[in-house]
Amino acid sequence: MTLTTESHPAVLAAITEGCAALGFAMSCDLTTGQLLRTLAAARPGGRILELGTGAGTGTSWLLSGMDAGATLVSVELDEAVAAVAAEHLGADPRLELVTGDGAALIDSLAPGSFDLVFADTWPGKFHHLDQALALLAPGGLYLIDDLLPQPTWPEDHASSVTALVERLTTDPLLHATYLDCSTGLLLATRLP
Ligand SMILES: C[S@@+](CC[C@H](N)C(=O)[O-])C[C@H]1O[C@@H](n2cnc3c(N)ncnc32)[C@H](O)[C@@H]1O
Repeated sequence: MTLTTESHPAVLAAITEGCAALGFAMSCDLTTGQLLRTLAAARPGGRILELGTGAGTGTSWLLSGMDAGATLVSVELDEAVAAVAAEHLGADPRLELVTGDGAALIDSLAPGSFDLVFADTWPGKFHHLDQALALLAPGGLYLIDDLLPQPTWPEDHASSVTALVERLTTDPLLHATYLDCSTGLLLATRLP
């Protein structure tokens, strides 16, 4: 299926150029981006958290789905890639970009205060998972990508991914669905 240019976030091409200039190849793909937009649009006035901004590709998809009352906090450790996101998205008043460790941000946030979390880095996936899940309000959504094997994975990473999927799909506080598409997605919702 082909998407028209107009259906992408307007700023995506510039962000993609910024990624190429930096050699940054960890941005989310088109399917995940579209899903992020859909999920954000399903939460009018929603409070959204992205763990791992990267250069802002996923952030731009989230913003393109959000209404005027929704807000997004996104955190990135690497200052160089964070600068690309800040350059292209930083003027959006709905967005708070944090440069720093996602684990510290998770620890600083109030439990139950987010309607959608896109966990796309180590904290919120492979550590600080319980703390990040506790940030979800009842009915809140938790999306993870990059669950399918990739050539860049460290040697022991596959077992960590298996444990993560097992943990999320057996949590009695969640309904979780593994989606065998894109880079391997898992979407969970926190039960009331
Ligand atoms: C998969 S990329 C994020 C891609 C982005 N969400 C997107 O959709 O385009 C993961 C990012 O997490 C960042 N990162 C690594 N460790 C981190 C940490 N402890 N806290 C915050 N960000 C971190 C990396 O620098 C990298 O940019």
